[in-house]
Amino acid sequence: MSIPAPEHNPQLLAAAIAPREGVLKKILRDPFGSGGIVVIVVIVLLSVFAKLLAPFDPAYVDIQATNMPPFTDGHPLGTDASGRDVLSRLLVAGQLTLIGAAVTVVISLVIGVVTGLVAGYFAGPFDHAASWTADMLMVLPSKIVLVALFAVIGPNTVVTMAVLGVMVSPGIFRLVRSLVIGVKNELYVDAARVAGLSSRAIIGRHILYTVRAPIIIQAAFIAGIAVLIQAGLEFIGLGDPSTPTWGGMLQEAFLAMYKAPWLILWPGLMIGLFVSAFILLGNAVRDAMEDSAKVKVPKKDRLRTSTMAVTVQPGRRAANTPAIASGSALLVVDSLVVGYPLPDGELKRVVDGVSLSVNEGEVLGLVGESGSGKTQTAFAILGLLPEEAQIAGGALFFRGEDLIGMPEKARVKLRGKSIAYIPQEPMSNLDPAFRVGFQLVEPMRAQLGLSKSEATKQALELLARVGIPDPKRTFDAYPHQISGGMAQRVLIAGAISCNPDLLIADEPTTALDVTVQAEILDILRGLQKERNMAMVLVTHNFGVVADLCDTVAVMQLGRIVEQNSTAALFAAPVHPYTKMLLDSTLEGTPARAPLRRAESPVRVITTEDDRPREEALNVSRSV
Ligand SMILES: Nc1ncnc2c1ncn2[C@@H]1O[C@H](COP(=O)(O)OP(=O)(O)OP(=O)(O)O)[C@@H](O)[C@H]1O
Repeated sequence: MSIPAPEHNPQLLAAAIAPREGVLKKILRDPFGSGGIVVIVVIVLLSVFAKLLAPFDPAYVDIQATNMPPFTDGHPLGTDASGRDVLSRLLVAGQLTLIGAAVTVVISLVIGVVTGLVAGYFAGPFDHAASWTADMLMVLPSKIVLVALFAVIGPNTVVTMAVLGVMVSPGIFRLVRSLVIGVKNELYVDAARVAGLSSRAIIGRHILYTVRAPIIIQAAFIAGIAVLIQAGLEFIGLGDPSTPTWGGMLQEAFLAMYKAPWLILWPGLMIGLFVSAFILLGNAVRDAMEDSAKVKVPKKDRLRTSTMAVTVQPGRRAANTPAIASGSALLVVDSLVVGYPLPDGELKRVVDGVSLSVNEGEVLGLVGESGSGKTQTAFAILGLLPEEAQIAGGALFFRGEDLIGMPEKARVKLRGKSIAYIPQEPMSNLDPAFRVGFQLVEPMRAQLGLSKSEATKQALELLARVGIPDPKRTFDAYPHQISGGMAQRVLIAGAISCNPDLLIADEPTTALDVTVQAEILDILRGLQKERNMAMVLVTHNFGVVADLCDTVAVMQLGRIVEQNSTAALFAAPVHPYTKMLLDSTLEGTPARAPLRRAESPVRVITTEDDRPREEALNVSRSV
């Protein structure tokens, strides 16, 4: 492998080595972030100094003064059913909650991060064993395990929360493992290897640094969840009765709800505030880190960076983003399993352990014969699987965010805006009851908040961009009044209308005749380059792959049997199934029009970036 030294550019260099300061500043500037920090700091200080601040002994019982309302007889928050001071108990209860949350976070991070880094980086038997153990832990219902634990060890909050840490560590393990798989083949990691750094140093410096942001965010969420679970256990009577706890106070307040309803307010407020503060802080940290991860490169330099010479090694991802600006992959599919339940209760696995990653601006071809699971993989990424389908294993991450665990609302937003889709059957994807224009304008108004006239203007421009000769006429037409080729152009215009980062095109030319196919592929190629969009192109046509894709994954019976850069796969296919598919493509059908056109000397290699693709074309012709 050779990694040519990039030309020195003072501005790029400055951007790359600029100190990554300002994350804390950004968090503090975000009202939710600063609010979250203030709430957490105040609660921590109140809990740490609880003994000093508490106006009464929290255990002192005064049966003459039960269920007193706030501000009575020197009790700022009143007294409980045993006449104990509520404020004093509330302050002291915070200590155990903090300790419990800290234990859960530390244990889950230590286990999840260490195993995730090792499994993701080294793969092999450790990865198999760790993934299997994580799957086993994930299927255990954590709350039931904790209740059962109580029967064995009795009320011991620290041990209970440590066990919770073990139970949630598979979530961190999966996240870290997927992120590591996404970055471990980046060119800067290769460069570190070439420079002689040990694996430990590479993991500790390069990889951990890249994956730290999602880990910090996840830790904040785990702290919030730990507080909730601890309070829930205490509420059902599984807390330590010798110490005041927020969940225990909630339970006592619940029993006295009709006599002293205000008692519910205080522990409820503390739990709610603490959990919300962690979640808001987690979101603010994510926003701040995403922001600061973007290296600001002057516009005029962006073109130069993207055309920096990169030699693609067989088996490596053809990365066309510069190392200094790249982080983890845009899309990571990790050991995905999709199945359909059969009448005998078994699961028919139609996607069986698929792992992929797509970088920003990268085009991945997903190839395989009919029924191999390409569309099901694409649908799982899009969150469009039919109801009866089950995601039986694995994980999906888009920009480091867990797609499977994401609330449907967030998923829908993402799907409309950041991940777009072009389907196989253009006609059946346009509603016959509405004009084409309406179907383009409505999503743009909803997603981009444009006015009707602005959206109409943009829709007409997009129709022109996708090669529709009379955009106004098509805009006003009903779907039955346009051809299949036109309909596919309309769908492409719709898919790119919100400037997606990732476009999933599922056999976008299958339903079209050969001449239109070539034009549609030209449009897709042009748009991808213009916008530096990442693409997952589902196809069974290797000609299309050679023409458009940087990398290829070959699927057979729900599994990926071979994955490589396009150039390497065409030059030396390894798996017999890939060879068979390649042979049948080249023997069976005439080459597609762009391939034939590319044989003429008209096409000129303009950038280093085009090389792998051009090589692939040449190879495909020569095979
Ligand atoms: N709703 C469903 N219930 C049961 N099995 C299904 C369902 N939908 C798809 N499958 C099965 O999933 C498998 C994979 O289908 P998928 O559509 O992903 O294949 P594909 O590789 O995209 O093929 P094609 O190129 O024909 O679209 C097939 O065996 C199919 O029968």
